[in-house]
Order: sequence, then C-alpha cells, then structure tokens
Amino acid sequence: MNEIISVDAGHLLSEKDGRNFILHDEMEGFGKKYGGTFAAFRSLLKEKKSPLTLSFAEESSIPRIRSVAQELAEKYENVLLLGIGGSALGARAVLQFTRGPYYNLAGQARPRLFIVDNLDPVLVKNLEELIDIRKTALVYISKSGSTPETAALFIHFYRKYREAGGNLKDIVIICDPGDNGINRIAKSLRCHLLHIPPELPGRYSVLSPVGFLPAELIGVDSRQLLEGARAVHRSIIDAPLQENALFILGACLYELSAKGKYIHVLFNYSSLLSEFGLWYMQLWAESLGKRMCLTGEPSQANTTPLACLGATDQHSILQLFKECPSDKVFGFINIESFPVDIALAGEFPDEKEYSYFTGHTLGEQLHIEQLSTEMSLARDGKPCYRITLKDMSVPALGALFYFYEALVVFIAGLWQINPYDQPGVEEGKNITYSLMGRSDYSRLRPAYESAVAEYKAGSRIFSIPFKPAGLD
Ligand SMILES: O=P(O)(O)OC[C@H]1O[C@](O)(CO)[C@@H](O)[C@@H]1O
Repeated sequence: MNEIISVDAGHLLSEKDGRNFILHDEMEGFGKKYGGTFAAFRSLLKEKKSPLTLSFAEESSIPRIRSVAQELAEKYENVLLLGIGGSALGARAVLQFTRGPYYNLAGQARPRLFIVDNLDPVLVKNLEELIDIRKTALVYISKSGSTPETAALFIHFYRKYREAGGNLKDIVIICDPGDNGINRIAKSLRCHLLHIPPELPGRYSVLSPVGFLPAELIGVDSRQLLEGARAVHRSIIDAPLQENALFILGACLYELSAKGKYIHVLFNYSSLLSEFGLWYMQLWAESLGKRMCLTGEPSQANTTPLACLGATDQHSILQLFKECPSDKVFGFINIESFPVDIALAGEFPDEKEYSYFTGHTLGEQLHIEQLSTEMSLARDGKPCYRITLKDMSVPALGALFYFYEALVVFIAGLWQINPYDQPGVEEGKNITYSLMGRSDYSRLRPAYESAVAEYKAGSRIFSIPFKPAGLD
C-alpha cells in the first residue's frame, strides 16, 4: 500500500443491526448532519487557525532543538526528562516506537533517555542508583511551570545535579513563554530555554519542542514526525466527505456513543505502541471528558478511552469485551509491515500443538491474531474499526499522532465542547497547592483542611493482620 495510514471503518457499519452498528442509510446522512461541523473544523485547519496547526510552524525551531540535543548527546551519558501528562507521554511514545523498549539497555545507546513522570520515591531512588548524576543532563518540561509533581522532581534533581558540580547552563527547560517562576529560573540559570506555543495545549504538544527534543536526543529526525502529520493534515483538507477517513470515523464514533458505545477501546497490535496508547488516553480523556458545552448547557459527551495491547491483552480483558455489556467500540491499530520478522523453525513435528507453526512468522501470527480478535468481536455485534500503519517509520508515528489529535477536535465540535481545556483537573491541583503550603493558595487552606478532616472521618477501615512467620 502507498498510504502512510489507512482506516477500515467497514465494521462499524451494518445492513440490519442498527442497535450496535451504524446502518448504511445512517451513514448516507452523515454529510447533511455533520458536514457543517466538519467544514468549520476543516477551514480552521486549512487557514492554520486551529491550535493543532501550530505544530507546523514549530518546524522552524528544529535546527536549534537539534543543536541542543547534539550538544547534550556529546557531553552526557544520560538525559533525565522530567514531565507529566502531555509533557511526558508523547516523548515516551516516540522513544518506544522508534527505538523500542530496551533502548537504554543497548550498549551503543547514547545518551540513554530516562523519562520520569511520577513522584514515587522508590522509582526516583532506583533511578539514582542506576545513573551517575555527573554524567546526566536535566530536561525539565512543564508547559504551565506550576505542575507540582514535575516541580518537585525538578527541585530534587536540580539539587543533586548542582551538588555534583553540573553545568547549570546545560539544563534544558521547556515551557510556555511568560513572566512566571519557570521562566525566571531558566533566565537566572542562563540555561537552554525552549518555548511551547501558548495556544498549543500540553496534550497536543508532542509535535513541538516537547516531543522534538527527546526525538532528536535519541537520533530521530523530528522533521519526519511533521512530515507524517502533514500528510494527514492534507488528506483531512483535500478528501471529499464520503472518502474522508477522519470525517467518517469521527461521525461514526459520535453516533455510536449515542447508541450506548461509551467506551472507546484502542487495541494496539505492537508492543512498541503501548506508550502511544497511554498518550491517546490522556488526549481523549482530557479533551472529551467535559461536563459543560461551549453554550453553557450540560454536555452530552459520554466517552471513556481505554488502551489495550494485542496480542497480550487477548489473554486478560478480551473475555469481558466479548461477553459483557455492549458498551464499547473497538479501534485496532495494526502495523502492515514490521521492519523485521522472525520465522519459526519446525520443532516438535509430532506434536499437533507445535507442528503447525512451521514456516510461519511472528509478524504473520500477530496479524492473524489481530484479525481473529477483531472478527470475533464484530461477528458478536461489537463495532470495530482498524487503522493500519504502513510501517514503523517516524512519519507513520507523526501521522498517527496528528490523526488522533484531529479526531478528538472534530468529535468535540460535534458535542460542542472545548477540547483544549481540562477544568476537572484543577480542584485536585488546588487542594494539593493549599495542603502543601503554596503561598498564593493559603487562603483556601483552612477550608481544604477541614474538608480533608471531614473526608477522613468518613473512612471505614477494615484491617487484615499479618504476623511474619517465626514471630509468634
Ligand atoms: O505541562 P504541564 O503544565 O506541567 O502540565 C502537565 C499536565 O497537567 C495537565 O494540565 C492536567 O493533567 C495536563 O493537561 C498536562 O498535560
């Protein structure tokens, strides 16, 4: 196939079963029902007025990002990337897809890239025991600069780095421009400072310095991510409605959620896409999980993302998918052509459970298992679509990122919700700031402290005693 990605939406449709699928007649009416919303969405893309298109302008920042990456790669054995959510998940997906899960273990990998996106003290200690901080560069990514988890990690590693005599100018900070703590710190350290376009929300920022720097650090040409994204961008703009993959899929998913298919499962058929699955979950959840419409009315948005890994999760969650309530729509991501394949030798020819593998390959088996899983769900009344990536190239990954970014923005338009904010995350952050003693939140602290006391008073704890053997 010549396409970079293709979408098979045929098994979201049915001739007769309009309860679980989209009827062919219903699809015929999509243009009339959703064409207006799509046209508005498409013209924002075309006129480069959509936040998504800010990524394309970021191409101009790549030469500088590349030179920072090369400088760090020459000087350091390790790079520690601190970020969370949109400031880490895209980098994780790029690292895993392009270099595989064992990149840091490969002797020739330089620099090794460690992405820390949690506060867990055990995780941090484990990492410290593994790396020599004197040979480690620090990259601190926080769009807002106020995310408490990443700020805490930066404080910790900055202290270690400074105590180890690290060159403060080599630190890289990536954030929004602005007059705030993170920008002042970057200026006072006189370190590398890369800015994210303010109108590009964090979960859409993988195609910006947030994803480009980690890509360049591991030797991936970040321009190629943009090349793939551009191919999708052009196809959204150029393809007529009835052949437009994004329009058809977006309209189907929207209609299916109205038919009770609330859970959007993304079943990725490559271990090198499991981090992409986590990136997708944040993108989908924070963009589409909205209580209110742009009009101020309660929203009808009712979708939950779930990422799974094929073939692995066929042996964990598939049973439930098959036999429990039909509240899901399934997206499969398949790789057409793996860069390598492994042929199975003819062992145990007298054993029927083993002899049939002879002459097959692991890639072939993965494809067969993907198809079997999809077919068994579709034949059981579960709507399925499949996205096939031509290969495991960098442009294919860029295309996939942009496709899902555009898909959520289009679907948000159908629900008339804002895909770019995340008001639901704020309360938890405010409680954390107050309880941790952030000065500009001290006013809220007494109220939150009494709310915490009240909450804890509601606990009902049932303990299970344990006496280690030999201590009786
Ligand atoms: O890049 P920042 O500002 O540190 O934010 C990290 C993440 O926190 C959130 O704001 C809330 O979860 C996400 O939208 C964002 O990706």
